[in-house]
Amino acid sequence: MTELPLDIRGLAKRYGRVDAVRRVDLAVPQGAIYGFLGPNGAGKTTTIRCLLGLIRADAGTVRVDGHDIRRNRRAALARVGAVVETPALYPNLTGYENLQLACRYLDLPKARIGAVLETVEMTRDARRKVGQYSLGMRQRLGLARALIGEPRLLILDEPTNGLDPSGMRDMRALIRDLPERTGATVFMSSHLLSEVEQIATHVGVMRQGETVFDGAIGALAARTGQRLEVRCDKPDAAIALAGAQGFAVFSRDDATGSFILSGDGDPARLNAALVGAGIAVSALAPLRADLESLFLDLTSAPRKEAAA
Ligand SMILES: Nc1ncnc2c1ncn2[C@@H]1O[C@H](COP(=O)(O)OP(=O)(O)OP(=O)(O)O)[C@@H](O)[C@H]1O
Repeated sequence: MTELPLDIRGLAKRYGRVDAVRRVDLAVPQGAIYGFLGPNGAGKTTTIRCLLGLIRADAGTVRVDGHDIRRNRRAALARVGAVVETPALYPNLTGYENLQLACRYLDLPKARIGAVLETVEMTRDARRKVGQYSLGMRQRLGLARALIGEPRLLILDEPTNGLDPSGMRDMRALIRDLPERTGATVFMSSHLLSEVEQIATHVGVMRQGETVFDGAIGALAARTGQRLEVRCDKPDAAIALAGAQGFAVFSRDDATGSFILSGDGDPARLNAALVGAGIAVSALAPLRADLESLFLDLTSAPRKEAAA
C-alpha cells in the first residue's frame, strides 16, 4: 500500500493554559488539493507548525509519506515544500537570484529555476528586483521557491491572504493546476470557504482545536442532508404538517411566507399533504448543498463526529 502524503492522528498542542489543538485527525490522499478550513483561532496555524516540525506536539502523530515527523524528521520533511506567512525574500536581489540562493542552499541544479519560474508564470519578471514586485508576485516567487526541491507535499498557509481579487484569482488558478503540473499534493489552510469550494478536492474543517470533518468535498456537501425551500399561503399550518412528516424548520422568512425545511421526509408526499390540506403551494424545491451553511453548522453547532 502506498503511504499517504500526510496523515495526522490525535494531534494535540497546548500553550500554557490554551488548548490550541485538542485533537486533529486527518488524511490527505495522493494528488489531492486539501482545504484546511476553520475560523480564526481554530488551530490551523498550530497544526501546520506541528506538521512542519517547527513546534513539538504534546500528543499524536504526524506522518509524511509514512515517515513519523518526530522519529524521522529529516525523511519526513525531505520532500515537503511550504509557504507559511509572507515568504522571506531578498528585496535587493532579482527573483532569479533569490531562487539561485535556494538552489545553492539545497544543493540542487540551477536547471530547476527555469522550471519553477515557468510553473508559477514568473519567467518574464525573473530578472527584476523583488523589491519592485507586487505582493502577488512575491507570493508566486515564494511558491516557486517551495517547489524547487520537487516536493511531494506542498503546504500553503492562507496562500491568498492580502491579495487583491485578481491576485487571488491568479493564485487559485495556479494552485488548482499544481497537482497535475508538478505531481505535488497540496495542503492549504484558508478561512475562505468560497476559495476552498472552488479548488479543493478534499476538506478538513477545524472547530476549537478539533477536526469536525475530514473527507472528500462531495461527502461534505452530502452531509448537509436535504434542505427544501417552501413558499405557501399558510406557513404555520404547512410547518405543522411538515413536522408530522419528518421535517424540521431550518429557517423562516415571515415577510415572504417562505421557509426552509431540513429532514429526511419525502418532498412529494409533503407536497401532496399540503395541497390536500387546502394550502396553496407556490414553491417547493430542494436547495443546493451549500458549503457556507454547512461550515457554519459545523463550526458553531455542538460538536459532531468526524467523518470516518
Ligand atoms: N504561541 C502561542 N502562545 C499562546 N497561545 C497561542 C500561541 N499560538 C496560538 N495560540 C492560541 O492557540 C489557538 C489556536 O491558534 P492558531 O493560530 O493555531 O489558530 P488558527 O486557526 O490558525 O487561527 P488564524 O486563522 O487566526 O491564524 C488560539 O486560541 C491562539 O490564541
